[in-house]
Formats: sequence, C-alpha cells, structure tokens
Amino acid sequence: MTVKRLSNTGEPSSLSRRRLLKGAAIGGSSLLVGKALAAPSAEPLSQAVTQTATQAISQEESSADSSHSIPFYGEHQAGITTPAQRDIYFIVLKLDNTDRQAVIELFKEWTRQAALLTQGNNIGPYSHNKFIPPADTGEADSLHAYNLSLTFGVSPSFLEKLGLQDKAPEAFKPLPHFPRDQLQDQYTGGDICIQACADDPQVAFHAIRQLVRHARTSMVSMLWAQNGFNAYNDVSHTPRNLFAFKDGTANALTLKDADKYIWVDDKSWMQGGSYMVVRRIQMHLETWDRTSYGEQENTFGRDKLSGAPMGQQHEFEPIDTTLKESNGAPVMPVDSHVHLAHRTGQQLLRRSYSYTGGINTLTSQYDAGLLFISFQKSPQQFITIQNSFGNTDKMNEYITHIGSGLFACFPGVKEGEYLGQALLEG
Ligand SMILES: C=CC1=C(C)c2cc3[nH]c(cc4nc(cc5[nH]c(cc1n2)c(C)c5CCC(=O)O)C(CCC(=O)O)=C4C)c(C)c3C=C
Ligand SMILES: [Fe+2]
Repeated sequence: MTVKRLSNTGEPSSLSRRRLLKGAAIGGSSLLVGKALAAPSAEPLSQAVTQTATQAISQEESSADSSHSIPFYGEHQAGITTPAQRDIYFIVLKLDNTDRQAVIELFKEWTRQAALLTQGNNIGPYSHNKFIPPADTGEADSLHAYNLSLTFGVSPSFLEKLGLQDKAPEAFKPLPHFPRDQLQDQYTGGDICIQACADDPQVAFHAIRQLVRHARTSMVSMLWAQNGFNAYNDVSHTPRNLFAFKDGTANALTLKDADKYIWVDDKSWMQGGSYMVVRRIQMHLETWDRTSYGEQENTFGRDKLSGAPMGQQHEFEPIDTTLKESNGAPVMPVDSHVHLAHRTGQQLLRRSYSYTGGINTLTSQYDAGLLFISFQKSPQQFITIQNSFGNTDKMNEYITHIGSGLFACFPGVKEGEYLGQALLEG
C-alpha cells in the first residue's frame, strides 16, 4: 500500500503547503507575502514573488517528507540516474530571443520555478486580486511532489543562436543519419528540451506548463511534446515495454560505472552533465502481435518472461554470446537486438517511456511506441550502438524512428546558482 505524506492535520503536507500559499496571500499578515502580492501586477513572476515569500516557502519545504520529493539542487541534474518515475512529459522548445542576457534571466527564473515545483510547491502564491490570472495555473493544488524531477538540456543550435558555438565540445554536433531513419520534421530539431518525470502525469504536465507559460510570451515557442508511462508494481522491477519485454535491464551495469559511461568529465561547462539522445520510435504492435513467441525472443535475444539473456536463467545474469547450441549455432542470435548492442562494448543509460496516442486513421493502427531517452558521457556511445543495429537488427521490422534530438543536459545546480550558468557566463 502507498504510504501518503500526512501533515499533523491529517492532510497530505504539500496540500497544506499549497493552501498555506493561498491563505498567506488572501489573509495577508503572518507570512508577509500578502503585501507583495496585493497590488495587481503585470510584471514577471520573478519580481512579483518577493524574497520574503520564497523564504516562507523554503521553511515549509524543510518539513516535507523527502520520500516524495527529489532535491533539485545537487552535483548532477535529477532525472538522469534517478530511478525512472512512472510518468513523463517531455517537451522541445525553439528559442525565439537570442539576446544572451534575456536567456540568462529566463534560466534564472526556470531555476527558481524548478526548485519550487520539485518540492511540491506552486511557483507563486495566489493573489487576492481576482482581475488578474493566477500566478500558478493550479492543477497540482492538492497534489504532493510525486518525485517530480525536471531536467533541462540544450542542443547545438541553441549554442549557435547565442553565438556560443565555440564552446561546443567536439562531439556535440547534430546526430548523423542512421539506416532506416524516417524522421519527421514535427518531431525533430529544437533548441531546448525539458524532461519532467513524476509518479503522477498531472504533476509532470503542471510543471512543464508553468515553465513554458512564463517563457512563451517572447522567449520560446513549443515545437513538440510527448507524454509517456512506465508500469511497475515496484520501482526496483524492470518495466516492460509495449512488446512486453523487460526494458532497462542492462542499466544496472551502466549505473555501476556512472563516471565512465554517464557523466561528462572534461572541465568544460558540461562538467558533471550528460548528453541526452531522444528518439520517438513508433512500434508496429499489429505486426509484433502476429509474430511467434519464439521469434519474439529471438528478436531481443532474451527470455520474454524472465528477461534472462538467452542461455541463462535469470534477468541479471551476464550475457554470454559465445554459448552454442548442439548444432553449433549461437544461442543468442547474432542479429538480435541485444547481441548487436552488446558486441559494441559500449553502454548507455536508457530512461525510456512507452507512449500511446490514439489511432492512426490512415493505417487504422495504433499510434504507439517508445520515447527512447538515453544519457551518455558522449553522443558517440549512442551513435556506435545505433550503427551496430544498422540494417541488421531483427527489431527493425517492428519499429520506425520518427523523431530525434540531441541535447546537452547541464550539470546540476548549486544553491544560489542557476541552470546553464557555466555556459552562459563562462
Ligand atoms: C541506440 C540505442 C538503442 C535504441 C534506439 C534502442 C531501442 C529499443 N530497445 C528496445 C528494447 C530493448 N532494448 C534492450 C537492450 C538494449 N538496448 C540498447 C540500446 C538501444 N535500444 C542497449 C545498449 C541495450 C543493452 C544491451 C546489453 O548490452 O545488454 C532490451 C533488453 C533488456 C535490457 O537490457 O534493457 C530490450 C527489451 C526497444 C523496444 C526499442 C525501440 C522501440
Ligand atoms: Fe534497446
């Protein structure tokens, strides 16, 4: 049974926190935030919410049950090695304003908002003035933080737009074309990505909505977005993708050596960050569902039920590609997905989410697939593995890559600093 965070009034504590914000603004006196918000104001939220109000919010945060909230500040951005939450809302934005100072202000404001949202707070208290829109859209009122993580990244085109291309590390260039790619413009390109993951879809969406709402008037426009889900009874279990195979097993090995595979260590503005590859991959479920059980297992090179590598018994047993059948054939097919990835000797951290989006009315088939997300120290890790799949991967018959992006996810933010500071000021 889920243990709910309760305050001593018997309410979830973030509910009381959100009420506190509202009460403070309406009642006015004790928390000193009412005064700041009393006047109708069209000024940016960053100015409308005073330092005092932020301090009042921080005090409340400190009593929060940390089992439901993930710290925003830290060495690395959360949402990379954090165990994948159940829900994602992922968005790609176009940068419309190339004035570097304006971008700095935006990233400062996003830092402020992200620090509040991830702790289950709204981005600002409600005003008693009913003639202006509320500071926060409000659909997460009554909801706690649900392990919300917000992860921010920028693409090579972001650097170019700001005249910072000289700062692009050697490997940070748009991904090459891969065999069988059928990328669509509507899911490709963009300058900024924000990954919101939470154990509740509305909390994830609410967070993106606040961040974008603030910025879209003059700074960014929305290019594409995708929500998705991961299903498990217990976060320690590997979730199954829509082909019903356990997906993410090998991450355990990658995580053991995170410094080698995940975190950038080049003393640049990316020190402590990680490169994110995102691919919107359509999965042809109807074709898959007509495929025999044995052929499904041959496609991945793993047992469907247990997730064990072919020739082994248990999910986390090591892969042994040298095992042979009595007739000399390899136990794990050489064109299986896992064999082709494994032979490269490369590893990356996969943090993917399934998506379903209704029916494609042209084909009368499900619009469903995988929002593949991987984090790696260098984009080359992804490129090497994807090229190894090439035209050979048995899974090719059942999937089509239709969206793509490469983003540099900044290192984590220290309190008092802001997202991307080393890039924008360095
Ligand atoms: C280039 C990177 C990868 C893409 C794109 C990709 C797509 C993709 N994968 C699955 C399902 C599974 N993948 C599994 C293992 C696996 N996949 C990659 C890389 C990409 N997958 C790697 C590096 C590995 C690990 C290989 C290893 O050394 O063990 C598995 C097996 C279980 C596991 O380890 O997670 C499954 C299942 C789908 C459905 C998909 C696109 C839709
Ligand atoms: Fe895979």
